[in-house]
Amino acid sequence: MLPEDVESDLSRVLYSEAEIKDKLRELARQIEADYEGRDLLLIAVLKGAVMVMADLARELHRDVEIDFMAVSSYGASTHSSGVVRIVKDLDIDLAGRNVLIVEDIIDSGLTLDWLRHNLQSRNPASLEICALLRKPTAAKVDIDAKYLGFDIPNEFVVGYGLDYAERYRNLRSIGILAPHVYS
Ligand SMILES: O=P(O)(O)OC[C@H]1O[C@H](OP(=O)(O)OP(=O)(O)O)[C@H](O)[C@@H]1O
Ligand code: HPA
Ligand SMILES: [Mg+2]
Repeated sequence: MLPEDVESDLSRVLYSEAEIKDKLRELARQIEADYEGRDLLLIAVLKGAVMVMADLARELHRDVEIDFMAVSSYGASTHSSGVVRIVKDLDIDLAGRNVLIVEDIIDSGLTLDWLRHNLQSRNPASLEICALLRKPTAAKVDIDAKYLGFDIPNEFVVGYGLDYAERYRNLRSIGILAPHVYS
């Protein structure tokens, strides 16, 4: 159920709260199997990935460490500038660690392309990506995400952490933002 004051801002709902939860549970089972017997450090990119991080971490029936990094490339626009800026760096040293980047969306791929190179230079034992959403037809660079939730059409989506001008992040579902909101 969408809040009444948001309903007309979405042209359609793509994934409900229950569908998102089921998908994260499925990804968590794969991650548990792949990292059995190894330490695991989850790194989320603020702010969009907070919901995925909170829910995925709790779906994992094992001990993990978590850390956050804030990078920004979108601001109040619906298109990536490609310019990535570190707003907050990690607290934990990545050397020798099994690192899993947790992201909400791969759109152009520019954010994750930059992030993967940045984190790789800190010498982790392994580095993989988990992203809830991907827009295959929007890719400007190819991102190899080992754990992927849903492929979606090339439309601007909001909810479950994803914002437009900082709004809609707290929606429990994910929907396509109606063009009248931003045009
Ligand atoms: O694949 P890309 O085209 O680079 O887009 C994906 C990135 O854009 C969004 O972050 P944004 O920069 O809007 O910051 P936010 O997470 O604070 O909303 C999103 O959360 C991803 O991190
Ligand atoms: N919605 C919200 N934030 C985003 C998107 C999107 O479709 N793509 C990249 N950041
Ligand atoms: Mg954003």
